[in-house]
Amino acid sequence: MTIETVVIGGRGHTGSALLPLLDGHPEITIRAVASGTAAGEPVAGHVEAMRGSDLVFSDLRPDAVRDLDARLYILALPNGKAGAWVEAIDTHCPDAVIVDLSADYRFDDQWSYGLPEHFAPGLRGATRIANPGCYATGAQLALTPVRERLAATPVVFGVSGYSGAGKTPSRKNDPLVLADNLLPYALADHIHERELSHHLGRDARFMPHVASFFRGISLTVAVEFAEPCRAEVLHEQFRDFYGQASLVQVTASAPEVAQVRDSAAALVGGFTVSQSHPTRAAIVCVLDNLLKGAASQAVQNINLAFGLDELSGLEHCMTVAGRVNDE
Ligand SMILES: NC(=O)C1=CN([C@@H]2O[C@H](COP(=O)(O)OP(=O)(O)OC[C@H]3O[C@@H](n4cnc5c(N)ncnc54)[C@H](OP(=O)(O)O)[C@@H]3O)[C@@H](O)[C@H]2O)C=CC1
Ligand SMILES: CC(=O)N[C@@H](CCC(=O)OP(=O)(O)O)C(=O)O
Repeated sequence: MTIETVVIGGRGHTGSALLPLLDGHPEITIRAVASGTAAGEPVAGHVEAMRGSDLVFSDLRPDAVRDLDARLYILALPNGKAGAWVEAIDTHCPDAVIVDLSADYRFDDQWSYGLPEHFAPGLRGATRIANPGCYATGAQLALTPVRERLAATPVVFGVSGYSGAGKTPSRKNDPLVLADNLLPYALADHIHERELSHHLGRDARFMPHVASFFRGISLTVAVEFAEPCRAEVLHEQFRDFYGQASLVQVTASAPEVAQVRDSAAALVGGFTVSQSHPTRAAIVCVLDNLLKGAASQAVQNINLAFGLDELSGLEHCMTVAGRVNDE
């Protein structure tokens, strides 16, 4: 099986993380990579991990899909830009698979939501896949196993590396602004708060921040249970929940974002229960926003959509640094 693939928005941070994964995937052939501003330039000149590739960025418009004869389109465009491509693909090559990395279709029930650890059945054979947001991925990994026991709205405190803000210059990805600093932003009603609540199936609060490191996300989740709990019980419950999930590792100690840099795996752990209020607990999740939060999760979803082993093409980036002490 050769999956002829087109990447739209390949010059961006997520596109740049995705291209080497696709290039190394045993079943995928990259047919074209679209970039408006870098058209005509070699991909290898923008993506270090693609050195040796003879791919050149193309200036593609949506109606180009008529002649591309691709089986897979991956959209890595800013929010609000996927529609024209989806419309063209629906019209000219409706059988092709679309994986959209943006938020545009995450609330569309006609699309499969691409969090494989929770929604794999709907992803097998899917042709329209909405890849989750990076924060929303980690928050759901930390909350879904306990959502039935929550007695109050959970609160998620997140910190992202500045690659999360994309390449378009802003205060959120300006190293000078971020030096020795931490930027709180969108502390209510962030789209990931809505996405998390929608797919968790209950209300949740989310407060993002961006920091001066490039990649990675650390989430600390505060939960209130109906009944008192113990850290060891939580650990065991999460270990059982993710027992078959190769890319979600459960740790007793609090995982650290540096452990998952450049990894397709997420870590969930640090289960902490208040001594004075044993119905209160904290859970930590860390992941690489460009991999488990975007590109490698897209590859998991592509594998499921095409009936391949979910980890195909990801074997080389599944490890995490340091001890994962999962007794
Ligand atoms: N960064 C992250 O950690 C994550 C991002 N996402 C989502 O993935 C998508 C891509 O994010 P990211 O890679 O960070 O973004 P970047 O800003 O790094 O890249 C965006 C890409 O889209 C193209 N682009 C920019 N503006 C336009 C426009 N007006 N019309 C068409 N194309 C445009 C650019 O192409 P050109 O080369 O022509 O300039 C660029 O290649 C976004 O929807 C984002 O929300 C999802 C999960 C994690
Ligand atoms: C630091 C930073 O700006 N992060 C981005 C997360 C980007 C992302 O996950 O993409 P979606 O917008 O497609 O969900 C944000 O908060 O919007």
